[in-house]
Amino acid sequence: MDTLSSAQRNPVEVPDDTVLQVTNLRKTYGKKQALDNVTFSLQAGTCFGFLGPNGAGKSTTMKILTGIVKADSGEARLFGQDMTTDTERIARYIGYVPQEITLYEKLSAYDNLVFFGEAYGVRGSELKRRIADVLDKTGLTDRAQDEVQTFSGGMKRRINIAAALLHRPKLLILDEPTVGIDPQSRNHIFEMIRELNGQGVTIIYSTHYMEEVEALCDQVAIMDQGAVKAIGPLGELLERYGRKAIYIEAPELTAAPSDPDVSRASREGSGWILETDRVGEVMQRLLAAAAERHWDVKQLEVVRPSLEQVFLTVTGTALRD
Ligand SMILES: Nc1ncnc2c1ncn2[C@@H]1O[C@H](COP(=O)(O)OP(=O)(O)OP(=O)(O)O)[C@@H](O)[C@H]1O
Repeated sequence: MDTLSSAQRNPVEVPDDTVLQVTNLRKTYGKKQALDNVTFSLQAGTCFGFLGPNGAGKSTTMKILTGIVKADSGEARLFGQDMTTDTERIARYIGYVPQEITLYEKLSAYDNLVFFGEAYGVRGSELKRRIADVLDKTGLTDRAQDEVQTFSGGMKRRINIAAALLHRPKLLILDEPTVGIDPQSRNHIFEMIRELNGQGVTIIYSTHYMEEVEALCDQVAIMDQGAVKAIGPLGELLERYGRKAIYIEAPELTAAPSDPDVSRASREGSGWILETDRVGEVMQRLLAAAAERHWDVKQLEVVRPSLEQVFLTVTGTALRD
C-alpha cells in the first residue's frame, strides 16, 4: 500500500490562485474612521502596491491582516482561511515587516535572526542555512556578527526584512520599508523584493512614493481617507485615469495652438501641454502646422501618463510626503 507524504495528508487549501480576499473591512479609532469598507483580492505572485498619503489607512489594513489590530467588521481570508480567527495557523504563511524597526540593538544581526527564526519554529542546521541565505540576500553577510546598534537605518531595515523571511512566507507584507534610508539599502530592498516575487511570493508593498510603485508593482490600490479609491493593474490605471497629452515647445507659440480635439491647454515651462484623447491626430496636425508656419520646434512629444496624475484624478489632491 502506498504511504501518503505529509503534504498529501495535510494539503494547504488553495481554492484557486486567490491568495488573499479582503472584504468590507471597517475600523474606527474613537470617532476617527480609519478604514471604510476596504475590499480587494490578490492573486498568487502579485506585487501589490498600496499607495496613499500619511493617515490613509495602509498600516491599519496591514495590522488587521497580521492580527495586530482587530477590525470592527469585515473579513480577510488567506488561502481561504479566516485571518481573524485562525491567526496562529495563518501566521506561518505571512512575513510582516512593520514600519518600526523591531530588532534587539545589543544583539548581533546573526543572533537577532536566530531569535526570530526560532520564534517561527525554524531550528538547527536548517535555521543556519536560512540565516546564511537571508544574509546573502540583504548583502550583510560580512556584518553578521556586529551589534545591530552599530548599523545604519537602512542596514537595520534590511535585517528586519531578513527576519521576516526565515520561515519562508508565501505572503510578504512590507509597511513603508524605504522611509528615511540610504539609496544603497533601497536598491538592496528592491532587489530582494523582485527576487522573492520572482520565486512566487505574493507581496504587499505600502508606500507613499509613486516611483516605487511604478518600479516594483504590477497591481496598485490607491488609498485615501480610509477608502480604496482605485484599484487594478498599473497599466490599466494609467490608461483609465492618466492624462493623455502632447508637449510642444516653439518660440512662436505665445498662445497655445488651437485644435478641436484638445480639451485643455496649459503652460508648462517654455511650452504647452495639450490634453487630448486623440493624440495621434493632434500630433499630425501639429506637425503639419509647424511645417506650414515655419515654427522653430524645440520639443514635441507625447506625455506619458503618470501615477501622480492618476492619484490626482482619483483623490482630487496631489500626494505629498
Ligand atoms: N492606534 C490608533 N489610535 C488612534 N488613531 C489611529 C491609531 N492608528 C491609526 N490611527 C488613525 O487612523 C488613520 C489611519 O492611519 P494609518 O496609520 O492606518 O494610515 P497610513 O496610511 O498607514 O499612514 P502612515 O503612512 O502615516 O503610516 C489616521 O487618521 C491615524 O491617525
